[in-house]
Amino acid sequence: MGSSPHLATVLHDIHQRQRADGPAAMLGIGTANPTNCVLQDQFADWFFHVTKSDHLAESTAKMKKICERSGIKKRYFYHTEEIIGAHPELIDRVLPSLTTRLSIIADAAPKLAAEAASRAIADWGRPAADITHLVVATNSGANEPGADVRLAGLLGLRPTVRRTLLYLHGCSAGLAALRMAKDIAENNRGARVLVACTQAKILWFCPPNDAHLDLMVAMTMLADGAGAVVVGADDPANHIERPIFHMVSASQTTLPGTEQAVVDNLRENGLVDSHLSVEVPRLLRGSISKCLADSMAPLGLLTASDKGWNGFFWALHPGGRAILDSYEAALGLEPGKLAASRHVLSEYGNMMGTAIIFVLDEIRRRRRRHDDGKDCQWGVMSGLGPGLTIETIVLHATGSQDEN
Ligand SMILES: CC(=O)CC(=O)SCCNC(=O)CCNC(=O)[C@H](O)C(C)(C)COP(=O)(O)OP(=O)(O)OC[C@H]1O[C@@H](n2cnc3c(N)ncnc32)[C@H](O)[C@@H]1OP(=O)(O)O
Repeated sequence: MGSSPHLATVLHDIHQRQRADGPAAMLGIGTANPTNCVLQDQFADWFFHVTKSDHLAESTAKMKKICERSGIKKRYFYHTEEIIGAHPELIDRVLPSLTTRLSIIADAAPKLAAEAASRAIADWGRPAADITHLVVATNSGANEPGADVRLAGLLGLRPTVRRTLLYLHGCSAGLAALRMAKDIAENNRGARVLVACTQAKILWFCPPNDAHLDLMVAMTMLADGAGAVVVGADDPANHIERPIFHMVSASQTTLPGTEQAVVDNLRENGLVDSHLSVEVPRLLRGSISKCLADSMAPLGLLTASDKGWNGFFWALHPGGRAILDSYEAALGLEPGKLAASRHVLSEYGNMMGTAIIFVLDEIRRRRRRHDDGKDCQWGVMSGLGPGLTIETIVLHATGSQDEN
């Protein structure tokens, strides 16, 4: 063919034919939790008991106070008292325990992801074999072949499914995986991308340490769960698929100078060489408005909204009560705008990257019940992770699912 001007046209045509016509949309959502449920008002007693630290009355009282103000009612964990009791290295700060931690979840994490994914696929309405791409986000492994291969096998996906595995993206893992799925779906005509996110708190589990209060705060918030979403770009001829939320744009901002604010280092004793700065809610309050405005500027949606930020529905990662309070205060959001995120925080805790998928499911449920949010078609999905990184995806809720 040579390098004739004709070549540019040929390349352009091939490129156009490969791309989807419409924007990516979420076509099915599913969630799952492990069975061990611990009520938040019993958590401090449970935690100090299983870590053989009952004698630390002052620390127990402090943790109880934080639990009371956490906005959390209950959480689900892969680990149980029996599992912790069988592995003393989990409550010893010096002994290596990474292999133990990873082996506890090696099987459980892909199985729970498969449970959530099966629900998402059933919700989507097409066979699992129609999935063309798989994006798995997890902190539950450090191996290849990893959780993506295992999940593909459990679901009976095609051997040609194109897999991507994201490790250790913290609480922004779900948003990062959905951002990738959007790009894949829009750039590969006919692609149907399964996003599966499964995160495990056992990596952080550690005995109380007054000198490391941030880890104790993490103990009071983090929880386990799996979420899955099927993503594909519009195919108007397809009458089985019903878009739930279109993903209109996606962006990521790393706040300058915040590299040490949320740190997760995988070490021989797990992720307990980590840091969660007490400053995170304040850092978020100071930056979120400009960050979101910059992300939305090219779309012109904020300037067109006569209710400002209250003209949108909100899907925020429930990173902690103070995190949601910070979004609310900085953006001047009306009470009730974060109801779905607060509900997920209350019923499940901070399931890290997985939690955002629960929030999306809850928003859909509320819109179906005509509870709230139906006046807003445009929405903002946002979450933060190590970096400090703010991931944002602008959503549009379609009408068809609302009528179900
Ligand atoms: C992991 C990822 O990738 C991304 C994430 O989602 S990161 C997680 C983001 N979440 C957070 O940063 C937690 C946000 N914080 C909160 O929600 C609330 O502070 C809370 C529910 C933990 C406690 O709320 P509260 O009891 O009303 O008040 P608050 O004063 O903030 O905290 C109580 C105590 O805990 C301490 N504390 C709170 N956060 C802390 C932290 N990160 N590190 C150390 N200490 C902390 C406070 O200093 C305070 O201690 P004193 O009693 O000695 O003064």
